[in-house]
Amino acid sequence: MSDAPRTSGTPGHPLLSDAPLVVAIDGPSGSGKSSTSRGVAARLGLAYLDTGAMYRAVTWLAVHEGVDLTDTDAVADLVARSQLVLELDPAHHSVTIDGHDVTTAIRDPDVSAAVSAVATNLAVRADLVARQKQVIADAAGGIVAEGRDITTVVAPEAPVRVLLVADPAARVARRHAELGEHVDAEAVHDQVVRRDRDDSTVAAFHDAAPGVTVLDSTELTLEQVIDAICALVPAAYDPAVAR
Ligand SMILES: Nc1ncnc2c1ncn2[C@@H]1O[C@H](COP(=O)(O)OP(=O)(O)O)[C@@H](O)[C@H]1O
Ligand SMILES: Nc1ccn([C@H]2C[C@H](O)[C@@H](COP(=O)(O)OP(=O)(O)O)O2)c(=O)n1
Repeated sequence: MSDAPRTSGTPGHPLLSDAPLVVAIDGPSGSGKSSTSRGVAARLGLAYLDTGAMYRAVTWLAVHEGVDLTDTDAVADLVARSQLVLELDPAHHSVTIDGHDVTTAIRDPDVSAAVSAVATNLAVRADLVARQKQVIADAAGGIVAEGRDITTVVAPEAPVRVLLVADPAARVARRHAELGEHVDAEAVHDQVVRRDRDDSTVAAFHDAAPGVTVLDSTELTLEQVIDAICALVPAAYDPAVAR
């Protein structure tokens, strides 16, 4: 299917798309997906979907409920029954699961250490991918969605698809600066390098699929990365014109 935006139907503006803009961003840990996606969404007036936060929230729930993460059926059952609510405003992002506000708790090191065990559960992935597709379909004003399989599985027809990469050393250094220098270097390495290795067994986020733009953020500031992604938005979607 064509990557081109639909440009048929806006009355009085025949060259403008009548479909909401979807920006899909994938990449390894620490490449800057979350900060960049929030920045792009804020600048373009779009909603923001952090799919990693969904995998983290269901992991938090499984740990909270004492479910054995290696029991794939039990974890998938728990996830299927869970009520997951994400606030999609890039300036006020929050995550609630079964009534628990887990916005902060899902960033805890124990969740980061455990999340790959849940994210590699194929039944959990099918469940969360379906929910993510629904969120994107419901985003009437457009959305930026980020994760590991957005450009390939969740929103392969998005008009803007980016694989954000950065050198492993830069990604580990960024994560270390974010977590604090008191955090053990080995723990940071585990959160970035080991987790990427485990995650890449179920999602292809190291190589760009055809039509996906690779953007290397190693030598770029956050603002420069946001500028580069906004520059990829087809003119038919230019929010300054289309809204
Ligand atoms: N282009 C950049 N240059 C320097 N630091 C960055 C850049 N992009 C993001 N960061 C920082 O790196 C850390 C990881 O970014 P984050 O957006 O959480 O990455 P990801 O979602 O890919 O894991 C954060 O502290 C963020 O502020
Ligand atoms: N679409 C996605 C998003 C995240 N995941 C997995 C991979 C990660 O280990 C966890 C958490 O993702 P998150 O984007 O929060 O990870 P970072 O800490 O930002 O690197 O979820 C996934 O498998 N598919």
